[in-house]
Amino acid sequence: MTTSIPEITLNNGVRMPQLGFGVFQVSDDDTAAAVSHALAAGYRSIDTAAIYGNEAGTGRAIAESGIDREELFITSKLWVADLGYDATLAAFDASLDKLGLDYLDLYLIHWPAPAAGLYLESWRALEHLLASGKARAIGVSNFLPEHLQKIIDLGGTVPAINQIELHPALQQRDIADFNAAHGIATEAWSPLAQGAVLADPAVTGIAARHGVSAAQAILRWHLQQGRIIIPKSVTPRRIRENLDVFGFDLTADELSVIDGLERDGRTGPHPAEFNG
Ligand SMILES: NC(=O)C1=CN([C@@H]2O[C@H](COP(=O)(O)OP(=O)(O)OC[C@H]3O[C@@H](n4cnc5c(N)ncnc54)[C@H](OP(=O)(O)O)[C@@H]3O)[C@@H](O)[C@H]2O)C=CC1
Ligand SMILES: O=C(O)C(=O)[C@@H](O)[C@H](O)C(=O)CO
Repeated sequence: MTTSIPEITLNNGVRMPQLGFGVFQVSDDDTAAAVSHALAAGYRSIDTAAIYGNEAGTGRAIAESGIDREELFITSKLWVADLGYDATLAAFDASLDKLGLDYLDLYLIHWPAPAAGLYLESWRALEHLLASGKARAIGVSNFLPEHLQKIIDLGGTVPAINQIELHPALQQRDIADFNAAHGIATEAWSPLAQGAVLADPAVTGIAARHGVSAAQAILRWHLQQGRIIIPKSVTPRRIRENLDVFGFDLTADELSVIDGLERDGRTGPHPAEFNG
């Protein structure tokens, strides 16, 4: 298995593995086991969030791995209940404590929650965390171009990342194009659409031609378009399988076939409407 994971250089020069490991909907204890499997398999980037309730389990697996901190890339996210300048700083410290770390590689505002009108205040708090060195990079998640533009208009730090729902059934080309035009890396959450696209005959046909699984074919589709991806699994075989995606290339035609699976197939809330 090839486990050399390419890196993406973010807009502040920090380098991030293009493929990481997500832990949404995993209990704290199961997260510790899954992250341990992932680190042993070769993952070095872990995506958690305060709302997942598993930062402590993530931290235990990190501590027990014995892997040098500088080799790891740890992301967590600010939940909507903690938007606002002071609340953001307190929530960041709480996440750091649970993870047992003294800095994060990436800290994201989880949702813009536009009704609260507080994400610009939180962005200023993230800029403070960046300047203090407690976060190596800062970004956002689930931000639409209108929300990103408001941050850009502040004239300070441009988000390094916008982590958005993105998979064959919901490709969000308008947001990815806006991100790219402003030097913001696009990170795909639910890159496997939580399994919803794995049985599609177009995907299974492409996978069979390459002797790989449907999940591997979809992850390859993401990687060849330069996106950062964070597939989740609690199944050791799948954890290893999802990392084994660097030994084959999809053709341009195969990429187009998967592009053709767009169906506005959102699995999560719409960012314009979600306020926590
Ligand atoms: N910023 C945000 O708002 C959000 C961020 N995220 C982040 O993105 C990560 C990934 O998204 P997530 O929603 O978890 O969904 P994914 O698209 O990663 O899909 C996970 C599902 O696919 C299954 N699966 C994983 N690998 C395989 C495989 N090789 N073959 C077959 N099935 C497989 C898993 O099963 P099993 O575990 O049983 O093996 C699980 O049911 C999250 O864990 C989280 O870190 C997710 C949602 C929102
Ligand atoms: O998984 C995430 O990161 C999310 O933001 C959401 O899925 C969130 O946790 C949620 O459940 C929204 O209804």
